[in-house]
Amino acid sequence: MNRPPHRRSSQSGKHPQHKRKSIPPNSRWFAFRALQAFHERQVFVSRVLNDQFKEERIDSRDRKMATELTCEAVRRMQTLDTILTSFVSRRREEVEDDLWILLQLGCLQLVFLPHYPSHAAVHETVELCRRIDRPRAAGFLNGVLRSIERSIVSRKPVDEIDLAQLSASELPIRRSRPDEANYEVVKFDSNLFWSPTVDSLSYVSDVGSLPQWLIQRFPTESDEQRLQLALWLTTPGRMWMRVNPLQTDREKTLEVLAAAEVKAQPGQLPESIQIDGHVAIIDLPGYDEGWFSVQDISAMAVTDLLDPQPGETVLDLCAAPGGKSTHMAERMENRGRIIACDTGANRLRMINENARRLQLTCIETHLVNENETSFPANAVDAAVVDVPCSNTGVLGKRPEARWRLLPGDFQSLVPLQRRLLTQAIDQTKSGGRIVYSTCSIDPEENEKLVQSVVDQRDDVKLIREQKHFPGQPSDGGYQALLMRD
Ligand SMILES: C[S@@+](CC[C@H](N)C(=O)[O-])C[C@H]1O[C@@H](n2cnc3c(N)ncnc32)[C@H](O)[C@@H]1O
Repeated sequence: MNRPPHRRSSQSGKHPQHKRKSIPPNSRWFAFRALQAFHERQVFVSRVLNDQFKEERIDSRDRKMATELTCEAVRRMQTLDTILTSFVSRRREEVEDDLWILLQLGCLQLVFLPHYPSHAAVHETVELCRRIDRPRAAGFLNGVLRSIERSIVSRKPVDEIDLAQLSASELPIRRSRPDEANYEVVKFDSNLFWSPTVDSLSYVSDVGSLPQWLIQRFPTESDEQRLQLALWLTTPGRMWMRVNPLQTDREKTLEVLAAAEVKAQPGQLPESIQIDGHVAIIDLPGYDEGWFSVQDISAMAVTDLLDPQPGETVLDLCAAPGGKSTHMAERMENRGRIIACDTGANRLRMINENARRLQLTCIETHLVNENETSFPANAVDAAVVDVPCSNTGVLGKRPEARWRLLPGDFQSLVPLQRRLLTQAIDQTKSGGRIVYSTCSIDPEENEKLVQSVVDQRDDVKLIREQKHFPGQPSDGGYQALLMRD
């Protein structure tokens, strides 16, 4: 058998509100509820989790596990459905949506999260059947999950992955902890996927849990690279922190992290710190005092490339929630003016909150409308235009993004990006710098777009481009530095 006879459709339909049973809520229950809400409301995973954490009392350990289970289940949905299809004899349409979510959760733990004991993964998931008033489905769930558990023949840690050496019964999983090998290859006792040598695109799509059309857009040169990129995008990647030099320094922040038993090391930029694993930074001493922020190293590269100077006036055209604006204000020693514009009123408020915490006063926020042509400033010294994009460089961090993006989205994104870049150039004075930035790896949103704008104008030059390939060392993205003549 090369692959299962049919693909499962995505989750749909209404979920009844379940009455609470007397079993105390735990992280698996929270994850189940979050996944239910995610499929029902079609909103961001972080939003359903935050809503739930606000509604229910949940300790930090359960919160961490519920977050991990929910994000992983959404990100790995296609792989989970592919595996389940082989073990469930009923057609997907014949299995209630809630039971399918429980199957996904159980399968996720058994296959991808071996740090949860398999007996607990099966037992606790089956218990949830009773909690949602489906006690008669317990046997069915137990049977499916036990056969998945039995079908796992081996788990092999490897540092390099070779597509030609993999088979249709093998699932490569990217591991991102520094004390682990880069990958683990899980071998099943039968072929659950397409053969990687016969149809590598389908294999990569199933094991990397990504739509085929999206993989076909990857700027990769070989099937091997495609697989590596797809697997990298199944992990959230390493966490990075940015130190606020106006409130503290990197040494002190590293001491705070060491005291909290968080392994961390200085990054290449003087304000950057790389964290091993993940840490709830809001719980760290110094957070309320504005000592640091979470920001990926490839996002920090935007401000580094623009190199804003104290006293300058800088326009941040797509500013919310303020990652680049606050970084620029720190680099400018809080002297000068940052004009932070955005179309999202709520998101604009987040800039003010961030600036307040970081004790930065040189940022002015401005709500603009989508067809804005006049901005609160012109002839600025420098401008950042960090446009809305496909997010293809950060799919690991945004669990739902891969399922939300549609091939046609590029047709609306690219003209908007072009317009925003043009506006940023128009607002910048002669000799001024402009940085165009995305968290995409798609050439249409990146180098092709910038080149076509530069080709059409004789008042701007392309000075430098920076491409960040996902995993090297962190999030994917693109920046171009332009200079106005
Ligand atoms: C990639 S995010 C910006 C992230 C931000 N620069 C940071 O570092 O935190 C893109 C932003 O563009 C905003 N946006 C979308 N259309 C816009 C427009 N026409 N004018 C200005 N901002 C827009 C969105 O609301 C969103 O906040």
